[in-house]
Amino acid sequence: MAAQVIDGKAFAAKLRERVGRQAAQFEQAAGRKAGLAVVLVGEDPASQVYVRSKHKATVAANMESFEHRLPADAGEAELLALVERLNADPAVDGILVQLPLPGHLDEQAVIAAISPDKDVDGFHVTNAGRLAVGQSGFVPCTPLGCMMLLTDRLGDLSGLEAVVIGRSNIVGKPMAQLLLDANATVTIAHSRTKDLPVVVRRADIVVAAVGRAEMVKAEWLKPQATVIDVGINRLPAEPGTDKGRLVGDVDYAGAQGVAAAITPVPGGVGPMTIAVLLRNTLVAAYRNEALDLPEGAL
Ligand SMILES: Nc1nc(=O)c2c([nH]1)NC[C@@H]1CN(c3ccc(C(=O)N[C@@H](CCC(=O)O)C(=O)O)cc3)C=[N+]21
Repeated sequence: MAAQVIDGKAFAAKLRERVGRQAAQFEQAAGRKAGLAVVLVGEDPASQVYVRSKHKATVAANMESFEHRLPADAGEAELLALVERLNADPAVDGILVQLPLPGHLDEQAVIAAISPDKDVDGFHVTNAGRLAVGQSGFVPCTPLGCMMLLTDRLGDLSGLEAVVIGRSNIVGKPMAQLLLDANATVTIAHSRTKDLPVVVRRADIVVAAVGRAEMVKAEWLKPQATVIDVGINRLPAEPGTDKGRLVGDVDYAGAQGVAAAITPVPGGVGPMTIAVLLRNTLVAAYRNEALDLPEGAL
């Protein structure tokens, strides 16, 4: 039987709609809209596409979007000064500096400059630390979106075997912590893991976040596993076409014959990332105004 497709795009649309309604309530209560500032340095085409779709989604969810573009050769002092201004601006609830930054800029220094209470990406060490010790803070959007899909599908994750492939600060590590908080038994695997197929084979839940096209094979999966594919890889263009296909980190076609459920690429985890960003921004806005979040989980 073919695996069920986990429709992240539809789930994300519902979440954005809910956030939009609650953002309208926020505006009523606070007398202003919740605001998200996005900073883009340079002209990377993929980053420009992401920033544009974040802007559209923000406005559609009844929030204010502030876009700041700096030239590719902007200095670190200039970028840090902008972040400081946004930290101090009461109309800005969330700040996102689009990554990757051009090579001459120190990403860690820039993330460290963002006020942890406006760090809706959840990348600041303060928020990483809060997640690690179980305090409330901002959780990175992609892993939080993955958790929403998993709990929607499986309910209680207690005692399930979860294998996270990838150990980045942005996805792998926070993903593992969220699964652990949900009482899963968690293994973090990575490029140096010995016998990766055997490790993956014990997983009831596989989260693939390595950034290697179709690396996880169908034969590695435990029958009826739930597979969350975080990878977004563009294959080389076929002759006569200008763009290659987007694929995940999992051999999707093969996995469909083994897994119980799997997220597609595109249309799986990607859309959740932006929806959770809006959710985090609204949470930041309520906190910044010291207002209670309305009933009904976001
Ligand atoms: N500070 C920062 N925060 C980020 O959250 C951040 C970032 N920098 N830099 C780049 C990555 C990437 N990212 C994605 C968001 C949405 C989709 C998404 O919606 N993808 C769609 C469309 C894919 C397509 O057609 O290109 C999908 O998977 O269906 C993908 C990737 C956020 N990022």
